[in-house]
Amino acid sequence: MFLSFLFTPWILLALPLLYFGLPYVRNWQIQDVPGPWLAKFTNLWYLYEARRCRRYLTVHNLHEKHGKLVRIQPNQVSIADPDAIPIVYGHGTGFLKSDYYDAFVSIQRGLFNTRDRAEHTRKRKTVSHTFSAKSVGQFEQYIHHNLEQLTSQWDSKSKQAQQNPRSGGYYRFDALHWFNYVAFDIIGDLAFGAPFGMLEKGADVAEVRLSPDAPPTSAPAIEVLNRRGEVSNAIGTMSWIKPYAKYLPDPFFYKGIEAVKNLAGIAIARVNERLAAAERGEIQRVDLLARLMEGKDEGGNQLGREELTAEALTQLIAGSDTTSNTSCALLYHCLMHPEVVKKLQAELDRALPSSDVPTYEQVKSLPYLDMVIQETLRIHSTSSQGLPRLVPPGAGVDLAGHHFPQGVVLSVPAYTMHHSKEIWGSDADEYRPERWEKVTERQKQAFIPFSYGPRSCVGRNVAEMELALIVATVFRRYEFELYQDHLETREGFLRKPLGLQVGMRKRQAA
Ligand code: HEM
Repeated sequence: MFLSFLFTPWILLALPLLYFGLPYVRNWQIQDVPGPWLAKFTNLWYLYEARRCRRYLTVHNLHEKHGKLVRIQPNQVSIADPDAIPIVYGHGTGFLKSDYYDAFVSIQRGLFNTRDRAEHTRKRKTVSHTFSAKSVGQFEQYIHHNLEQLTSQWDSKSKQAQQNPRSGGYYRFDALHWFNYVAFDIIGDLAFGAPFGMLEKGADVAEVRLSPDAPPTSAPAIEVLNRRGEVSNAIGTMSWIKPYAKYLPDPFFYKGIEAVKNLAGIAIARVNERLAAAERGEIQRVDLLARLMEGKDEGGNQLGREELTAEALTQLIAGSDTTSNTSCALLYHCLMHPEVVKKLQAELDRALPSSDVPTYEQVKSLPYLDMVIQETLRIHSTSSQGLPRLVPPGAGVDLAGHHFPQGVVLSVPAYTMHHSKEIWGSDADEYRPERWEKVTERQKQAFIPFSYGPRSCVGRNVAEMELALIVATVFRRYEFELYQDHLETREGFLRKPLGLQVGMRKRQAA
């Protein structure tokens, strides 16, 4: 009977009904949560939004329309409420990362994409002391060295422009490229033992090996990372499609999958070189890779080669364009507000006797510099989307006046938290570093640029040091003209600026 049904035309009607109906019925306890009609039945709506690379904005607009709760997948609800943050992301609440993160696995699971609690605790213990405020001081020398390389390049470009009567004294360029070069070279230096050489070449290029013994080729690392972030972010909405995504007739997918391979190849090439040099006894560095190589879990076990490569790759991915995108957005917002640049430069001129790359000690407690960075992290929100977490087995959870049973995925959208007028006031969409002179408890609670709890950014201390040093160096030594009045962005896992056309010259005072 059943078999004969399978071979009738009715099956054509029954299959879509089952495919779209089952997720709806299975998640009946959230069917009253408002949201796009399609999102109740299928992940295809969310996949489409991720493919358009502006999902955070769609979700933000939906919150403006519907309020705190929006259903964005048959089993996922976005909650725009700061009270949900400690529950969804906090210690001891039992929420784990959802299957969205399976799309980001390459080589093997790393600190960022492992979903198992015990596995995460083991990995995090191995690296967390390396990132403590005390230990990251050891990394400053590598940041410093790369910033010196940046200033040497910018000085010579500024000189060229001054000798060219048609340039108006400013060197015209896309500042995003250079923020990318500096951030990649710094993380290359920290995570793999040597910079990629992008600052030196003024170009996006890195060595790739698809396996430890394969011949070396080269690839544009920044472009590869961007593609990889976008494709993984899209596949994460329906992670079961991962093995088939390369067959989809959209270059976004097959080029993205190629990028995932190339990115892993960059890590393989660099870790390879470093291990070989270590075997020859040539390494005397105190960088992240050295710390990863020494790191031991509770059982005293060190990371094997493959896990070491996966963790170095994790650091490269997590610690490169996060910083460069934020630096680029910071330059844009400051240049849109000349009064901010004036105040920042006055503070830097008072604190720094010369325009050489400063030490972290000299800049880490400058109040206005800090406010400018905080305000950029808020307004730009490089991690803009809600990071998805699973309601743990048990009785479920009550949030924002609704009950959510086990197995439902919840996320708190960072961009929406950072732009809420209810929390930040009517000027929430304006760039105003002075708001950080006095922040309320609710604002502090809603500010989550590095996320919150056990899965929050392990590299936050490195990021804060890097940002302070980059911003202090750039504004103390150079002045800029802005040639655009809007910062276009595109979202992969991160919200990335697409370019920043500026004119740059060395300051007279420098
Ligand atoms: C402005 C710079 C940065 C921002 C805004 C940022 C933001 C974040 C956020 C929001 C997460 C949570 C991701 C999730 O749960 O899906 C995260 C995790 C992480 N970040 Fe950062 N990050 C920055 C810089 C860095 C740097 C410089 C490093 C390393 C050198 C780093 C390493 C990591 C790692 C390894 C994780 C995964 C941690 C875990 O799951 O235990 N990040 N970061």
